[in-house]
Amino acid sequence: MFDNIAPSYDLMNRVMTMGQDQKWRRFVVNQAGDPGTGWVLDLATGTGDIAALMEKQFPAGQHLGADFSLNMLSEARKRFSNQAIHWQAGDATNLPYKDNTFESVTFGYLLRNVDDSLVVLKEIHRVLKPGGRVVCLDTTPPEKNILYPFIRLHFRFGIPLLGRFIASDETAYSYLTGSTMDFHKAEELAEIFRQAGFTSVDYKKFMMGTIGVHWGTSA
Ligand SMILES: C[S@@+](CC[C@H](N)C(=O)[O-])C[C@H]1O[C@@H](n2cnc3c(N)ncnc32)[C@H](O)[C@@H]1O
Repeated sequence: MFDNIAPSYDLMNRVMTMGQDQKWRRFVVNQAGDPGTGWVLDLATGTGDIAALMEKQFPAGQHLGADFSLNMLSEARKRFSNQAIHWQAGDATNLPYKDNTFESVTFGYLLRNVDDSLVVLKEIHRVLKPGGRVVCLDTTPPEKNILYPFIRLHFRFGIPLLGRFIASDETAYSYLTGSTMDFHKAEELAEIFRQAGFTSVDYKKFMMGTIGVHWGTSA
């Protein structure tokens, strides 16, 4: 699915979020913090936006962007060929890195797409150095408040329609909204971070409570 939508992924992101998505990615980078000259990993990097912002903000670090979609990685390579980032194929459920390698691991919109968030978070905990930072950006099921019916309507019809016209793939964007509704609530996800061994876990919501950024520290 990600291989298919790779060419239109960035345009779709900007339109769907009304230009807000880069602001959330910058928040992720600030939460990850300065790695000094150490290694940092942006997992499920897709077309590379988080990795690129991270490299711009902390150019002394060693930057790695990993994803299992080769088409996404090739978009990332094209877009940020002038930046010092290593792009690598890798599966988040079985990372090809040694224990205690990274100062920080970031990931955007990954956990909603895996069978078991805990398996991935444990794997990330393994490759982080003690005291390293984990920062996760993802969609979050909206709360049942006054905005809920409008958000549901946008999820049910608005986003899939945009997907049909911009990405020529309505199914991928119906999947996005469906998987958001089925995903862990923000507090539940924070608890899974704690189960994986992270401490100082917290989160912040954006975009009428439909986007969440979670962070924590590797114990
Ligand atoms: C919605 S995109 C997000 C891309 C990027 N992080 C961003 O902020 O826009 C999700 C990415 O996760 C990748 N992905 C999903 N499951 C994965 C896994 N098990 N291992 C590695 N990458 C994965 C997909 O290939 C896709 O590029």
